[in-house]
Amino acid sequence: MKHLHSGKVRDLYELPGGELLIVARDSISAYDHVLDTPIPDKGRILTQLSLWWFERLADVVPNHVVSTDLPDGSPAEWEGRAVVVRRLDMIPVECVARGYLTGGGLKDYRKSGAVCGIVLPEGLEDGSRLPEPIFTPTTKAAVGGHDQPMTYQDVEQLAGAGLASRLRDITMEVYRRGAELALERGVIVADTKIELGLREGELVLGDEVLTPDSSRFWPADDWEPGRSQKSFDKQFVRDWLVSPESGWDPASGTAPPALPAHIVEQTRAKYVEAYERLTGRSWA
Ligand SMILES: N#Cc1c(N)ncnc1-c1cnn(Cc2cccc(F)c2)c1
Repeated sequence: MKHLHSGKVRDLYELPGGELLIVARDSISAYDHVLDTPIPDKGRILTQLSLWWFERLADVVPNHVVSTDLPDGSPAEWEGRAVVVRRLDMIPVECVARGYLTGGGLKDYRKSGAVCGIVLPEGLEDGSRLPEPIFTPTTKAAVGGHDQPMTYQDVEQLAGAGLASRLRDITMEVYRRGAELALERGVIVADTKIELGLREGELVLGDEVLTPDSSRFWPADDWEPGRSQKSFDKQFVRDWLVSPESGWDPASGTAPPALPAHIVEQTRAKYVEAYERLTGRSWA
C-alpha cells in the first residue's frame, strides 16, 4: 500500500481499492515532541476506544469506518490498531468543542476576553468550566505550525453557511455526548477535536473521536480551576520529563530523553484505565 501521510502518532496509507488505512502508533507526544519511547498497546487501546465512540455516535453522524480487518500485506503488528476508512473530501477545519477553558483558548481569552470571536464572562481561570460548551474551530496548521483560531464567520466563508451550521451542530453534539458519558465515569473531557468530510454530499465523521490524543482528558476528582489540570494519561510523562531525574529542559529545544520503564508502565495503565472506565469493557 502507498504511504500518504505521517502524523505525530498515526500514519495514513492508500489502499489499492481507493480506501485509506489509518495506523495508530504506540508513540506519545509531550511538550510538542514525539517521544522516542513507545507506550506498548497505546495505538491499539486508542484505536479500539475510537471505534467504540464511532458506534455510539452513529445516530448523531455517520462515520468513515469500513473495516478493522488488516489488508493483505500489512505487518501483523498492526493488528488492532489499523482501520480501513472511506476516503472523504475532508473539510479543512479542525472542529473543536470546549467545555472548559485552557491551553490556546485560555491564551486568547486572556488577551481579548474571547475565544474564536465568542466573548466569555470575566473572571475565568485555567481549567474553568464554561457556562456552556463553545465551538472553537481552527485552521489545519501546516506541519510543525500551530492551528490558528477561526471565527464562526470564517467557517461560513470557507464552507458556506449551511455546512458551517452542520459542522458546529455535529461538533457540539459529539462533545456533549462524550463529555456527559465520560463525566459519569470520572473523566472530564475538557475539549475535543473532530474532523469531518463529505462523501456524496453527506457529512461523515473522519479521523478519530474522543480519544486522549484528540481530546483533553482530566481526572474529574482532581479538577481545580486556577491551575493547570493534570492530564489523565500524560501527567506521569510530563512530570518526569521536567523532573531533575530526566536532566531535560523543555526550553532547550533538544529532544527529550528516553522514558524509564516505570513511567512507561504507569502510562500504559492509564490508557487501559481510560478504555475500561469509558467503555465498561475489560481491556484483557
Ligand atoms: N481520517 C481521514 C481521512 C479520510 N477518511 N478521507 C480522506 N482524508 C482523510 C485524512 C487526511 N488526513 N487526515 C489526518 C490524518 C489522520 C490519520 C493519520 C494521518 F497521518 C493523518 C485524515
